[in-house]
Amino acid sequence: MRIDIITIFPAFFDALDISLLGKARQTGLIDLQVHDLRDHTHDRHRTVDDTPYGGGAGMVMKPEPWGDALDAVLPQATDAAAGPAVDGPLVIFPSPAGVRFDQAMARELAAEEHLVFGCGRYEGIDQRVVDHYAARTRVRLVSLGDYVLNGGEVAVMAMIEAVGRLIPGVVGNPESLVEESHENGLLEYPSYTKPASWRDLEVPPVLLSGNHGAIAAWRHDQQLERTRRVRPDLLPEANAENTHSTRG
Ligand SMILES: NC(=O)c1ccno1
Repeated sequence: MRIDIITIFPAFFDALDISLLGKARQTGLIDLQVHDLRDHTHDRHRTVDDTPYGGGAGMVMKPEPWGDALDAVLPQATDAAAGPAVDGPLVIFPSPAGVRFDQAMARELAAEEHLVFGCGRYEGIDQRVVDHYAARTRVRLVSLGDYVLNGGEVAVMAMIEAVGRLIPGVVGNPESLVEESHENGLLEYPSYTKPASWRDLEVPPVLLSGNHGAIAAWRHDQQLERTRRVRPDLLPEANAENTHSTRG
């Protein structure tokens, strides 16, 4: 997979040189490039923002640097009349106004060949950038959750971590990806390791029993209990009820 990140804070992504993602970059599993938006400015101050039309607080990111930066990482525009390329790169702009990122989207993105992440700052990027590229390739605004960050960089780090670990070969043991929270729609069960007793707290005896059937059943029960307690909205019956209510 190829990943391009456009940002005014390239150093933010130095952490992608370490751990599993760093190894995936070294082995060529992931070709990840970070681009400084200011390299696509042409004035002495390397200006990337200006005051908003219509007034209001804050600054808006100018379209010209974004146009130059995105043109540099996207395939040359084909016939505009043909509409957005369905097999081209997917351009993602993190935004609180975007669709919610979740494990299903992480799996979807892990199947892409080329992702381009545009990190907005200030009050955001001039809307014409989104509109222009949506006519040329697939563009998606994606939100980590219902809160506001100072920019897209933290959201991109989280998405790249969630997506990168699903790419075959990145995580040593693919089995470890199976019984995780949200993989089967439930939260994961609690985990324990040696010692069997720690500060008068014991490992659940079933886990020491060697009875694999009983262990599997206990773990599933734990998933259900934890999901009911922490995230009842994830339970199938909650979704079935919602489906019914949305039909009116
Ligand atoms: N909630 C978000 O994903 C976000 C991205 C940028 N600011 O907030």
